[in-house]
Amino acid sequence: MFLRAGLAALSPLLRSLRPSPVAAMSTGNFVVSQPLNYRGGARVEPADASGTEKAFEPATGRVIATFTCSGEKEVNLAVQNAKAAFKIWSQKSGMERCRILLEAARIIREREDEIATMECINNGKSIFEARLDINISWQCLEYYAGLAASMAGEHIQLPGGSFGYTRREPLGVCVGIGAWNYPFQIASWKSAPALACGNAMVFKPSPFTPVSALLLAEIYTEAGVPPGLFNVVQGGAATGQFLCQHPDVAKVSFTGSVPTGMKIMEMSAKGIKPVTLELGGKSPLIIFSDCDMNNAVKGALMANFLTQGQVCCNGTRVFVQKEILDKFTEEVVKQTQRIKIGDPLLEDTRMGPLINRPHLERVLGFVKVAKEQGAKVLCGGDIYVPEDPKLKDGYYMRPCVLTNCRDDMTCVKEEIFGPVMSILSFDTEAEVLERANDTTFGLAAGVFTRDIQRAHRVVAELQAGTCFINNYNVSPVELPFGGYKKSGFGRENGRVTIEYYSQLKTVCVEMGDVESAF
Ligand SMILES: NC(=O)c1ccc[n+]([C@@H]2O[C@H](COP(=O)([O-])OP(=O)(O)OC[C@H]3O[C@@H](n4cnc5c(N)ncnc54)[C@H](O)[C@@H]3O)[C@@H](O)[C@H]2O)c1
Ligand SMILES: NCCCC=O
Repeated sequence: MFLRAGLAALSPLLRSLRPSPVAAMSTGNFVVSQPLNYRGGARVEPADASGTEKAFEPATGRVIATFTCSGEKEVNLAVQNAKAAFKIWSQKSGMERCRILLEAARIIREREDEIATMECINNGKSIFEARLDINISWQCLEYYAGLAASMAGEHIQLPGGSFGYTRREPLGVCVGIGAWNYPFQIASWKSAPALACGNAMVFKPSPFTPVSALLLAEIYTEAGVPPGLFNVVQGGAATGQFLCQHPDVAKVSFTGSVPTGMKIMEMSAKGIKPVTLELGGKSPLIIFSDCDMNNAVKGALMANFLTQGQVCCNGTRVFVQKEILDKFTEEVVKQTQRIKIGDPLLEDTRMGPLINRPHLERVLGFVKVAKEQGAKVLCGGDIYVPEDPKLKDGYYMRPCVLTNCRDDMTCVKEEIFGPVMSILSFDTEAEVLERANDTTFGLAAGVFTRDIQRAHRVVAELQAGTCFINNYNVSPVELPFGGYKKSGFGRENGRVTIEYYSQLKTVCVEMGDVESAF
């Protein structure tokens, strides 16, 4: 990838002759050797520092990058670059923005394998899943490219031939702050609607996964956005604070934990900045006895074990109706034990390492407490050491299924953010609804049943922003995604997200004389 810095300038013919960057990347050999900040259309070293961070390859435990966190000066430079680009970009028509976003989507699609490989190395998710993430990312750009040209206001007729109209206008410089579990996808989900609406963006990835947002920045430049329209600053909390407190920032879109989300909201409130908060969850998945058992089991695995269980909307509280509890549990355990753990770059791997050592220990700690509180481990929940010696220092664990769970246990109440499924049993619909909603989170929920009336009745009662019927964890970009309660507010994806990256101006036009009150 880092052969790539100057490639944007090469002709398409020369680009087609370059050696495949994917072939050169494999587990255990990748290091970052180029700057990880992006400003004014190029990679740069930050102008000042607020400490340094190391990024790891979770599969091997190797350091792949040591980088400088951006200080206040660098954040300011990035915002000023974005402001300058905003002046140009916001004057473009929707069709002009559409064409450039479509070109960016096309390049992502063309480089899907390379980006997925990078994501896999830095995040640890399997290459199989990383490809799906990148696929959803370019679809997101395509979707908002399609909306860019049709963004419009209204014309409202008033008495006496007077009229009013509304203009949908961009906000200005938007900040995106991302989590580490879907690094490229989060950057795409934030930047695509922001840019489609005519905004500029400064994006800060998680310091655990600093790498792939740079590819997105280079792709936007190659597609033709003005230099400075999409910038990347690296760093942790301090850099994030400089961004949120910057007076020229018009909006903050945040993906991360509830405690950080509260801080983001407090900082943004001081500048009366609108925020989008995509926060954590502890979502219920309800399996009724009349479900299609095969699909329900597959759904439970999809709800718990993608990206090593590090997914915000995971359905980790699996409520199973008593009549089918034993059969369902037996099948879930059987299929969980078959999940292939190992080198995430291998085609048949379905579970790679967790993001880092402290997080692995935290997740294992949840399993330990669950056992102390009376839960029974049916499988997994322990460290896994792959046979390949180069993976011996990676952060692997076996996916875990817990039973004998009660609603008051820590594993059932708190977000674990790892491959740990808690199975709970229930008797009636009314009972399970009350228990499913008994949480401060409200990100997602799911129900498996063949009874169509019950399915819709139940989702209408579930207090969650995204509900799945007879499936789980699919993310079509056409559908809005976001939380209820402490899981946040605002939405990503879908047409509605335009509302969160634009503002409405009302223009009142008098066609007659002023009727003065004085
Ligand atoms: N709802 C969603 O769409 C969604 C998606 C992915 C992850 N998540 C949630 O994210 C969490 C895991 O991600 P994480 O560990 O990266 O979360 P986190 O809250 O620790 O960090 C998220 C981002 O915020 C930055 N940050 C930390 N402190 C900050 C501060 N004081 N000011 C500004 N920025 C600050 C971090 O550097 C990082 O970029 C989980 O709770 C998960 O559920 C939610
Ligand atoms: N598929 C995207 C889910 C984001 C939550 O972590």
